[in-house]
Amino acid sequence: MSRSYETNLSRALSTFELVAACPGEQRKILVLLNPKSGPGRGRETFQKRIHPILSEAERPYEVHITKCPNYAREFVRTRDIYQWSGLLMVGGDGIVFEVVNGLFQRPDWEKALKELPLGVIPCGSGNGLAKSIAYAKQEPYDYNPLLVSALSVVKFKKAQMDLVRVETRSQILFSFLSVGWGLLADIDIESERLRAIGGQRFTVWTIARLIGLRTYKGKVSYLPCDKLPSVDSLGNGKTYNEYAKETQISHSRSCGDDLDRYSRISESKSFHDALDGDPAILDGSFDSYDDNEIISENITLETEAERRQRLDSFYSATSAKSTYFSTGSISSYHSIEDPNNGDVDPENNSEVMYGPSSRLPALTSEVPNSWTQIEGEFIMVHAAYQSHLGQDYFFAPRAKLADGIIWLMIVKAGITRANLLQFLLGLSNGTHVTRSGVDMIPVKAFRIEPEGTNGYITVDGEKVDYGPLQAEIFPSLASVMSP
Ligand SMILES: Nc1ncnc2c1ncn2[C@@H]1O[C@H](COP(=O)(O)OP(=O)(O)OP(=O)(O)O)[C@@H](O)[C@H]1O
Repeated sequence: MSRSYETNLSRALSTFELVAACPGEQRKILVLLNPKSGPGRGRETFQKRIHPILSEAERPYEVHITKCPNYAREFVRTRDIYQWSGLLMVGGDGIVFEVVNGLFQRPDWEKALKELPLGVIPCGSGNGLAKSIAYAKQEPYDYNPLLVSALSVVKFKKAQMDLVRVETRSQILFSFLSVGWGLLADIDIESERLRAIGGQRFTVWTIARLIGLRTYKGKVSYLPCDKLPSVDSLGNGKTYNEYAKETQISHSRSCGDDLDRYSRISESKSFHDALDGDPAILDGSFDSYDDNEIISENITLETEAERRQRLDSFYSATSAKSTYFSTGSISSYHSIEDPNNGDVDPENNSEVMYGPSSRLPALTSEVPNSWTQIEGEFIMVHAAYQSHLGQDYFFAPRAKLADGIIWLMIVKAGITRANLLQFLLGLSNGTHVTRSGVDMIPVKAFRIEPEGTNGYITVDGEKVDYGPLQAEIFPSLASVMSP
């Protein structure tokens, strides 16, 4: 992590040469950009910092700006995604979560996950995945997160990543980062009101919650890992296919079977509302937005379908127009879905989740005897499968992208405030795991059963129903763009 910026830049430049010398993949990368991520500077950041790099490296892309929550999810669920070579999210972990779950709403989820690597340009307030990918590849992320992440897109190597299937009373979800109950989940959700201050919101709210500490009653059960791989071999997890063969994992279509015992999942209206909206918006104009000066200009250009010659300069700050025409191949912008483009099936049931079948008992049944059960009062229970839950949250120091392990952290009530403070301070460098009163257990699956109705449970930082939840890991199910 101590490599210099110069070294990094020279590597970046040699990467460009490498890519230019080996044209390889000609399909565009799909860029889904959330203009509301973090402090809301995603468009500007992409234009000024990422576009020049992709352009210089001759990586063609096509940008679609998300218009509302669930836009990205519906987009990947309904479009012919194989016209693109990969899915790049510009935003935080929330937009990645949408895309991952949108892919699992497709009957061809397995092909989609296999063929399309996921990438992320960190513009959110958390950015746990971007940091975890960089950490796994020993890239100096903290010095220049955007450059490191852009290099992953330029290099376009595929690294496998575990996913976790999460089941609540009303939903099936696929998670790439974490499940939380208690202190950290509370901080994640309650600090939303401070979104404008970016990543600092977590620090501010952590202090607030430490003062007003809460405890939660309930039961936590888990299936421990049989044996923990040695530190050296942790990165060499089995592929999903090997794992599936061994454990006879089958494809599942989840909706209407187990979940029908619970409430129905409501379809998001907002996406359809957007599509049904003002025709002026449908034709790609951004007039309804206050903050789209940067992109609107380029949409006009894109609809002209011009082809322009390669730019001579790396980046001309005075020419916002020219920066959007990349080398030889065109990079383009779209505000919303073009109804004539793609294979959207309006009859498709958006409530259906596909994916590998669960190997766990029903959420309403007892857990098997081989599981460990703990009943009592907790400060927090938090499961993570990536090293970082945010740029400054080195939560699971031994986690690898694809090791087939869920790291389950349990902090029971009774921990002293001094220890809890040390725990929270240690989150930034990973020393929190050594605190007394803190258990970090490698598991394959777990179940959380909270008592009462007040509290938050999060999956990848997103709030889900407060109630029983169980989760299991599927090794190497997805792939990410890596440097
Ligand atoms: N145009 C939009 N307007 C409002 N919300 C949006 C829009 N596009 C996407 N969203 C929602 O914004 C949420 C947060 O996005 P994202 O994760 O990109 O940023 P963040 O929350 O700041 O970062 P992090 O998740 O890392 O904390 C997503 O869950 C998504 O549903």
